Amino acid sequence: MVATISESPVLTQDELKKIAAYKAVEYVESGMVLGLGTGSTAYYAVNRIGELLKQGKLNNIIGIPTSKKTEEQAISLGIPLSDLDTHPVLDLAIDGADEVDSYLNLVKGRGGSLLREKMVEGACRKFVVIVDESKMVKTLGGSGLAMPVEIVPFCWNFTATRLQNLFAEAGCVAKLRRVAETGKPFMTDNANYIVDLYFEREIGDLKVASDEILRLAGVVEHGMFIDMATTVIVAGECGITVKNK
Ligand SMILES: O=C[C@H](O)[C@H](O)[C@H](O)COP(=O)(O)O
Repeated sequence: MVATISESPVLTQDELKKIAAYKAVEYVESGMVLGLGTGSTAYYAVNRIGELLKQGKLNNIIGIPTSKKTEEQAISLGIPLSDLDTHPVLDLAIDGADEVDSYLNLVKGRGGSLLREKMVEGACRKFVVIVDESKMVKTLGGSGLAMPVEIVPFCWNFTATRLQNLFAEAGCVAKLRRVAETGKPFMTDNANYIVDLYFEREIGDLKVASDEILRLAGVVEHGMFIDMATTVIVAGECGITVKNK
């Protein structure tokens, strides 16, 4: 007799993102003012919110989008929108992240939306981050992937050089983000540029690094979200993990 071993199906990264997003939407209640995140993971959360509104399972939601792209998505789903001027305090925001450390500090902005995200998510009572397990890291910036910084276009090379020099000990290389197809500088929703910082070694104390970056004239904001997330939902092959601050 031949025994057959049934293989358990492996979930794709997109499926994991969707699982995390749906779990986060369980935190949404009728009447809430919601920060709507940006990126491939937040996309599923925004879609789900639209679906629940259409089904009448959620009512009186007001969304505050963190990018033009999310704004378009929310409009297409019929989610009522507003802004921070009208609603300076939000109940909840749901968004993805590029990196999450064990203290729930984040790197965001590899999709270019960090400034509006930081403004909206910094104004929320609860900030729920949704990621698949590949985003969990030991140290922010230690993955060899980009740490984005939004800068004004004026003399961008001057600002990029100052950023690189700031982290010379960490072997930092600063690169202006460009659009792959055209080679032109990538332009944010706020008509700014992005400089991506790549580190060879650890950058040390995140708060110190944050303060030093923000002190440079020409810098608008950086992609380190320190002490902002209240909950991180991680979807992995073994299920969902919810980490609370
Ligand atoms: O600029 C983009 C945002 O910060 C995203 O939330 C972040 O890059 C994560 O995006 P994704 O869910 O597509 O990995």
